[in-house]
Amino acid sequence: MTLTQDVARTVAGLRDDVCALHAELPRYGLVAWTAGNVSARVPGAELLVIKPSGVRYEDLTPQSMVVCDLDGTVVEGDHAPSSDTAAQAYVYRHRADVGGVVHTHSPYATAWAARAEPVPCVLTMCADEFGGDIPVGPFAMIGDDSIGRGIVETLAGSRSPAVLMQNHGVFAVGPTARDAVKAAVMCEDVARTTHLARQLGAPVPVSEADTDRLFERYQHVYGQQEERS
Ligand SMILES: O=C(CO)[C@@H](O)[C@@H](O)COP(=O)(O)O
Repeated sequence: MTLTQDVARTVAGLRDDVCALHAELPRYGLVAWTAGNVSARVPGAELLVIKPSGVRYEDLTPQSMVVCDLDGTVVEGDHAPSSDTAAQAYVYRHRADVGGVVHTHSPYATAWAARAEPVPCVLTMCADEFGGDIPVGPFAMIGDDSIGRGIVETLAGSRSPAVLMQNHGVFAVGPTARDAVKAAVMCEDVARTTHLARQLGAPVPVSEADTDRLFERYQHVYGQQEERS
């Protein structure tokens, strides 16, 4: 496939953005070695930009990012794409609202995934970002679209932008790749604090009504309004 000039320009910008966002994963302690990845949808094209498989974070460059179509076939790039390409392509095909997907093995959230237990909504920050519990998705094999199916099915009934895939780790989505990275960072923070609370005793759930109010406020009022335009 030959990219049109407009798409090629958009892809060049996304290569820079997706490469830069990868640096946030080790910075926030969400990954070890080459685990984890970030992808972004190419607006207006049936394409995505994703991390090359197995490349260390310090070696990632915009040029090493891989462009694939939404079937996971490489369209532009010198490296093999991430192991999660088929999974994330499935998400893009079935969730038109998703512009970015992130995968991490962040320790506290992944510990909850190992137990296949949702992170309960006992913190205002959980209500803010996830609108309730952080759900658990099914065990799914790596390399095909199984994980993608689990993500879409699990999130279908939830306001959460993150899902704990059983025995595996965190997958987070968002309107942009930056939003997805933010959800992954907050997922780990909430999982850690909730775990600590559990060590002290039984945490008190945030009521459903308060969860709704907190979620609406955070999604539509919090921060600088121009960010929301
Ligand atoms: O957990 C998995 C696949 O889901 C890891 O292999 C993944 O974190 C990293 O794989 P890639 O380097 O993106 O191919």
